[in-house]
Amino acid sequence: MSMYRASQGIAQASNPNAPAPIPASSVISARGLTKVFGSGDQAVTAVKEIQMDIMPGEFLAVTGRSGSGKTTLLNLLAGLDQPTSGGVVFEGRNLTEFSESQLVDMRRSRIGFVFQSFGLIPLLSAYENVELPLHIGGTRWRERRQRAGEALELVGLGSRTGHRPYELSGGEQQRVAIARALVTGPSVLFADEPTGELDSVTGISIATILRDIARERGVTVVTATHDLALAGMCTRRLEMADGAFVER
Ligand SMILES: Nc1ncnc2c1ncn2[C@@H]1O[C@H](COP(=O)(O)OP(=O)(O)OP(=O)(O)O)[C@@H](O)[C@H]1O
Repeated sequence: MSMYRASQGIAQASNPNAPAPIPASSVISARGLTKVFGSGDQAVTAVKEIQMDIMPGEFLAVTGRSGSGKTTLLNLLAGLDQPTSGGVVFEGRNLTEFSESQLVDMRRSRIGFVFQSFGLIPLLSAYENVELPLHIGGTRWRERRQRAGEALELVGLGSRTGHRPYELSGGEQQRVAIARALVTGPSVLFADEPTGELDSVTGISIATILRDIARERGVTVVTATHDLALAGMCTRRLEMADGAFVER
């Protein structure tokens, strides 16, 4: 499929079926984004012809019932999964044109991911979990220490950094996971049900951290959630049903 930058809007004016131009300032845009799992009778269209533009510093909630396509959409936007048709433009570059190693580089440096189940490594301390992405990326020890320390401070975990995950509460573990996702300095943080395993009070504290990361640090935060308190704190909410956005 073809993608149009804002400067090419003229192409759209002459062809009403052309995809809408992509705003020059968008951090992520999708046009005609579609994902079908399986084939024949078994085919499931998890994401259907999605068009969206996400602007820098947005705190965006994608809501919808179980099975509506939220996780699939996040995975496509993050380049973790390949669309069946359509495409994603990330920071001005079409992901379908990326090689596998370029995708790995992009995911390592430009994107952070936070999951419902935290995903920390049990044998590593909070600090070691956070510095791991820098270790993998070959960052030197002194810089690793500084950046991991800053990321842990940012999520309010300046102390307790020597503790292992099982010695931390669920909320603290999710803070460690957020610090780990931010330590490489990504432009976008994806959070898939980040409060799903937390009580409501702890969930609000995690939602507040995510909001502040977007508001104060300009990181774009995209979350898929069932949590109405979290969705209510977002700057924009899009609801999905059967793989597409619906009016609320
Ligand atoms: N790898 C897969 N293979 C086959 N079908 C899949 C796969 N992943 C997702 N699906 C299907 O795609 C649809 C959308 O799933 P998805 O996980 O994106 O929904 P969701 O809104 O995130 O759900 P939940 O809120 O329960 O996490 C569902 O019908 C699901 O069964």
